[in-house]
Amino acid sequence: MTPLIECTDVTKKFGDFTALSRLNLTVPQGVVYGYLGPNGAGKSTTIRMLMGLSRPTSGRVRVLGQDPTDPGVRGRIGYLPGELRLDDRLTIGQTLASWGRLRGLTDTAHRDDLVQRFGVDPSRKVRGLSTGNRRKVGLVGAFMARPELLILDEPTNGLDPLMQQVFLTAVEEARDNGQSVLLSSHILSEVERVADQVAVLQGGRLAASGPTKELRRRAAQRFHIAFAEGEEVPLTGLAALDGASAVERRSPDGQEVSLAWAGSPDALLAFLAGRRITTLTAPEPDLEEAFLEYYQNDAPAGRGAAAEEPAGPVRQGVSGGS
Ligand SMILES: Nc1ncnc2c1ncn2[C@@H]1O[C@H](COP(=O)(O)OP(=O)(O)OP(=O)(O)O)[C@@H](O)[C@H]1O
Repeated sequence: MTPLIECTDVTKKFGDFTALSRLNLTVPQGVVYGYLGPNGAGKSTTIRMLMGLSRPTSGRVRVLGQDPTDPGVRGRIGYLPGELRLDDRLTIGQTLASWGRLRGLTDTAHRDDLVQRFGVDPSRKVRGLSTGNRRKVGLVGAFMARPELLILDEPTNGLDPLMQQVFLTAVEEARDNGQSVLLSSHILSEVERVADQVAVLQGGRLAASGPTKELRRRAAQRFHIAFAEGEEVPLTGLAALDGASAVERRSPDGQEVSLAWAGSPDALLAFLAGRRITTLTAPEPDLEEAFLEYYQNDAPAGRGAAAEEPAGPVRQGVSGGS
């Protein structure tokens, strides 16, 4: 089966600056694909090439089996750009109607259902809408024609938690309906619930890619441990554990410790057994911490080595040894 999205050795330069370096990315049919990376990693640059809005400096991009600049390809994709431009003179209803006409949308029941679920008011003028409300209009527009492929650039940006849930449900329904979705984000937890696969981009290079569960399993975690009053805080012992790094005290009384942990926490739990602990929490690590730290652990030479190795993505797939 032809992949819906295929980037082969794609490099994108802006003058002397390399925004993407030899990117290889394959999105098969029927999956939700999370495209993760911190600000400036190159996500929007990739997405604009997938939409045929810019061309790679070198390499090959195929979307729905075609060159994305071929006529007809764009009309088959539900696209939410990172920065959505709307005609301020129109109402939301007029905006959606004009997009519908462009796509030849005749069945408006799904659109009306989305309008209701995302809580947008069709009679409201686009002028003055908040970032989140603009995003919601864009999402209704992207989903309403049930396109075979959705490409969504930072879709949850500006959405409150309730709307994030509405959005994630819409993504799940789209997948159940056989549609495929690529969505970018800089927050792992936002895409984790829905993404079957993820790719993590850093500095224009692929740092990791593979099934979400597998990446999650291998990602570094952060633990906060609060030791009971009077209990000795075993800072040195914790730091000596294989898997621990960045061990530090984090409370004024010194009883609470924070550490980063790579791999299964079994050894940490065994070490803590028998000590008096009041709380043990694992906050959401940011992307840098979750993926780049383990990448650095994997490759002792660190990111510098990756920079000197321009022959391909830093790391393709996560299942090949640790
Ligand atoms: N037209 C352009 N001219 C010059 N540099 C650009 C251009 N577009 C993007 N860049 C640069 O390329 C890099 C990648 O940008 P991109 O917008 O793709 O990142 P991103 O991962 O989408 O980040 P964000 O989450 O901040 O949108 C950045 O350093 C950005 O400044």
